[in-house]
Amino acid sequence: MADVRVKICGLTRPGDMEMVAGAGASYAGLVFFGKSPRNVTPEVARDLALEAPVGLAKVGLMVNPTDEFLDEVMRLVPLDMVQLHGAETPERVAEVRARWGLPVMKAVGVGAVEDLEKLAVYQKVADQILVDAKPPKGADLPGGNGLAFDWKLIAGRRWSRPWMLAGGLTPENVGLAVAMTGTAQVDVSSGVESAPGIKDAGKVRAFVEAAKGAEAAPRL
Ligand SMILES: O=C(O)c1ccccc1NCC(=O)[C@H](O)[C@H](O)COP(=O)(O)O
Repeated sequence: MADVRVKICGLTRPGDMEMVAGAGASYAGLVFFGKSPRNVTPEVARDLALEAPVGLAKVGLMVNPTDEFLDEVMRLVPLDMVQLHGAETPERVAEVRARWGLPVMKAVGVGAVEDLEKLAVYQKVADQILVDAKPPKGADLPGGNGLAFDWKLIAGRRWSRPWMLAGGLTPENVGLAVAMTGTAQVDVSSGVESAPGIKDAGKVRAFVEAAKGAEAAPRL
């Protein structure tokens, strides 16, 4: 069995932190993006973060954040990691790491083999890489769209930094995703919701169980 670590992204409600930790998740994501159904204000995020049990890493997801917004979030919310999910350059990733002193996970959208070059660049500056599906053209959200990419594109590939697989994962397909890609970490949002922004405890439990129970494929 693969000892896969799970991130549940987009928590919005009191009790969500306890719920995902109880299910066995390692990371909980808080989304700071106005157009998202999972958006939380820094004040709400603070209340949620303060409920997190020890051992659950709180990840603050931002999209092209300004320095002022980062200052505000960092002042109010006790985060363990920043996730940058916009068009941040490698230089900006390095700057955020250095200036705010938290590990940074950079999301990279994958839709075709050319996109893999970006992973090689960002792995030099980020602490972790989120290998996510590329959003459809014109989408409102740069992530959290419930769409998968072709996992064959990354089967057998390895990077020098820890990385996480995301995009369209569900309790039903996460086992196959782990087996095909050999990933040690997975991230999910839409696939464990009963409605946009509302995490479903049964789906979260089923997802973590399926991820941790997956058979890792032999390294290709
Ligand atoms: O989830 C959002 O609403 C969101 C908004 C803006 C940028 C990124 C967003 N989510 C990123 C995540 O970390 C998701 O977990 C990841 O993209 C996978 O999402 P899903 O395909 O819905 O499982």
